[in-house]
Amino acid sequence: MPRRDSRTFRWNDWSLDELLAAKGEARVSLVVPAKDEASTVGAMIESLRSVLMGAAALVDELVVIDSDSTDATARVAADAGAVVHAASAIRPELGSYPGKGEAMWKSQFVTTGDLIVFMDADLVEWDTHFVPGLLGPLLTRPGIELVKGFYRRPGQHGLDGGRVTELVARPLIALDFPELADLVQPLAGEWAIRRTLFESLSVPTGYAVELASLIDTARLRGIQTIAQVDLGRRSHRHQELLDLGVMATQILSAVARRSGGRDLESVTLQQFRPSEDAIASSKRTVLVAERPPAKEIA
Ligand SMILES: O=c1ccn([C@@H]2O[C@H](COP(=O)(O)OP(=O)(O)O)[C@@H](O)[C@H]2O)c(=O)[nH]1
Ligand SMILES: O=C(O)[C@@H](COP(=O)(O)O)O[C@H]1O[C@H](CO)[C@@H](O)[C@H](O)[C@H]1O
Repeated sequence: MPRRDSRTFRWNDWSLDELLAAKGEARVSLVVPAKDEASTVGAMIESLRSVLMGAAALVDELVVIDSDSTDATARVAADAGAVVHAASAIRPELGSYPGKGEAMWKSQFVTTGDLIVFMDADLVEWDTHFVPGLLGPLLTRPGIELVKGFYRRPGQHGLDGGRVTELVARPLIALDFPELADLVQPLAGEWAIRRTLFESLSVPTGYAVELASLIDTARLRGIQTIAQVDLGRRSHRHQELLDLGVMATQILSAVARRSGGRDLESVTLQQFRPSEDAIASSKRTVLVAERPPAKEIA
């Protein structure tokens, strides 16, 4: 467990009443980026709405950004009460990239919250307290600008979830960004940020959005503006290993860009799928483009 320093908290360090009192006039947007999550997004939206948007209106708007899902994600989310936008339909004049980061970057143009909370849409073990937990430091400590969730993550052999975290993100942090080393889950998809900060950040269009926002926030505002909250346990739908190769490529590209490397649009990733009698090779184009700070967009 990380030492209980001044920027590591637990979700129940605040009561809902304390947070509602601290919220005052501040507006909170809860943004859920989703691609092909029809099996989980409906239950999540229903729970979040009923607990956080009823009388105790900690959340002012609940928005799902759909990344051209091929399943019923958009309808299921809308039926559950979310406002749903197709990422590609937001500010179409700005073009459209696939990717989680693209959905999160575009969410800025269709939300109004002073505080933005992000949650993944594929959670199977989670709870609504994730949201007040993430908001706690932002509502009670003016010096905090970004809050990361952390949790125990059931994986294939116990609490060993987070393959890209352990094999890519943590080694990169150790090598180039030791100031981030105390963050237990640097890639957590549950996090919250002040809009005035997020709109100042360049946003990778793919899966590098989480690590890039930490690196850039530490540089722009100082490590002391980043906090983390123990949210308990969280498990999600796991991608296949080769698909995490795409995620790792995007994360490595974003870090290279921040370490003086090339600003690439895409990288060709060659992978192999062995079978008994052959080893099939496949090349996939991995997009590593980034979006400029939203505040620079007219
Ligand atoms: O192009 C994409 C890819 C992913 N996601 C969402 O981003 C979150 C995290 O993605 P994923 O579950 O694929 O990553 P993992 O949790 O396996 O790291 C999920 O809510 C996805 O539906 C998205 O909105 N657009
Ligand atoms: O932490 C990780 O290594 C990856 C993959 O997790 P698993 O190996 O499937 O448990 O999951 C995280 O990383 C993504 C990229 O930042 C985030 O989008 C996900 O929300 C987060 O679950």
